[in-house]
Amino acid sequence: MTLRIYDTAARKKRVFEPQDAKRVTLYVCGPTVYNYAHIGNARPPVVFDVLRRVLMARYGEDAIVYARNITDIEDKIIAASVASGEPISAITQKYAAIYNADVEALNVIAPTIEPWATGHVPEMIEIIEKLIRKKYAYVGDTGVWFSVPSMPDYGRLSGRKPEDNEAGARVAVDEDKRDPSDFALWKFAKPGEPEDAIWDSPWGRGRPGWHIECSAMAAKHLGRTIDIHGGGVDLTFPHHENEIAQSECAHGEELARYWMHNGFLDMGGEKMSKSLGNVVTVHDLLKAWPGEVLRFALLTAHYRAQLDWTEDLLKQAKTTLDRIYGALRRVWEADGGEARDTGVLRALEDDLGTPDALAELARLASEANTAADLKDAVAMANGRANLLAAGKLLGLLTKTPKEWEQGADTDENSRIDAQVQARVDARVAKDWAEADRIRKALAEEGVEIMDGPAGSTWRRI
Ligand SMILES: Nc1ncnc2c1ncn2[C@@H]1O[C@H](COP(=O)(O)OP(=O)(O)OP(=O)(O)O)[C@@H](O)[C@H]1O
Ligand SMILES: [Zn+2]
Repeated sequence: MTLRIYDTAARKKRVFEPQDAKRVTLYVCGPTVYNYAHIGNARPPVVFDVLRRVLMARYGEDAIVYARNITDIEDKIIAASVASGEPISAITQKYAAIYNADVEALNVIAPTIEPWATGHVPEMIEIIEKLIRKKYAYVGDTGVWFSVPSMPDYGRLSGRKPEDNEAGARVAVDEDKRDPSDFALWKFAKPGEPEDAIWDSPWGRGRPGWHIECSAMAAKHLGRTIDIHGGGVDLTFPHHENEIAQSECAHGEELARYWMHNGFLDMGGEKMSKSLGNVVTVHDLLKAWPGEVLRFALLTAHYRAQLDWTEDLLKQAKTTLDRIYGALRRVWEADGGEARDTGVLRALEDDLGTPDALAELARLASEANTAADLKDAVAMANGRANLLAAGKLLGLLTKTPKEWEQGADTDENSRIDAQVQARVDARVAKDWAEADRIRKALAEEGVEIMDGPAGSTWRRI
């Protein structure tokens, strides 16, 4: 099977061919770290984690070099530091750690490289110098600007006109620009700005613009031309368009061979976003739901489609995962099976078709259940292997069925195990009243006993 992905730049699905099958490079724009991430912000790391897993399956785990940056200098971070009186690094370290813990709870594998913008200011200055030298950029009164009219094919990724840049929220509208569509590469420090937001440069003290951060980090860690560049669809314009302008005008080489963008996660009919205030943080969701349920819910829609975030979506994701883990429990002891080529990889290789892949996963669970009903040892072992292989590709089924159903092993669990055994003993002794009493007592504390051919077990509900 070939891997086909929808390339935003080509506006169609293309067969994916890396430059070098031994070193496949992927860059995804990471978070601006100044507060808790909402579940919409978690969609890119989860979607591109699935892509990474598919690439790992094709090219080998060590062949994938995945960079996801941390934007730790930006106007919003400075504003947060001024408002709270905390140093910038205290804010960024705190929220980067929370972000990484949040996405790890969603079974996202840590990126190979996590560059922080503030660690790459010399590289940014170098690119800006090159752009000035080649006359793609100029020094103004408030900063250094990229001259958009100097690049004839500006806008080819998004198909948007340079004039649209004027409305870009992240683009300052300043008097000293030669053209309204020009964007900032370097911003001179203004009086009163915190010292930890200021760097020296050949043009004056200040800080880099947001777009140049990614151009510098991608080139330094992955090379001038990367295989796949990804991010949320709102980054297509102006962020990615501006990354292309900076990198390609400076280097004279194509920045990325494939561009992938995830659609929005909506809540209440609108894009979940901090500015609208319709957000629910990953941090809060994790207090109520296992991370795997959040991940499953995120993958129910195709990554390019919009996804409505509702309580119902979460409940359905939980129920489906319970059923799949239940099937896995029934075949768990039958190890040594062989995974066959299921439809999961095939669905994912068609532009990350996660809805079809999840449907196939549910089908594999039914198959495992049938094998368990028939007590067919070989089919049970293969059923287990198929479920685990599919789970690995999707980043699901990372717990043992026991961990999923009972939680971490505690004294509490040993007490429940003992109660379940006492009920088994009561039933053997035909003491139905006692057996029933134990079942009801456990049910009252949210524990359901499950009787099966292999004996009795339990789960928290
Ligand atoms: N509702 C959403 N659905 C999907 N992706 C989103 C959503 N909101 C933000 N993103 C993505 O999250 C990533 C992190 O972006 P960033 O930290 O800059 O947040 P943001 O865009 O400022 O969020 P907000 O729009 O809430 O202010 C980006 O790739 C962005 O495209
Ligand atoms: Zn970026």
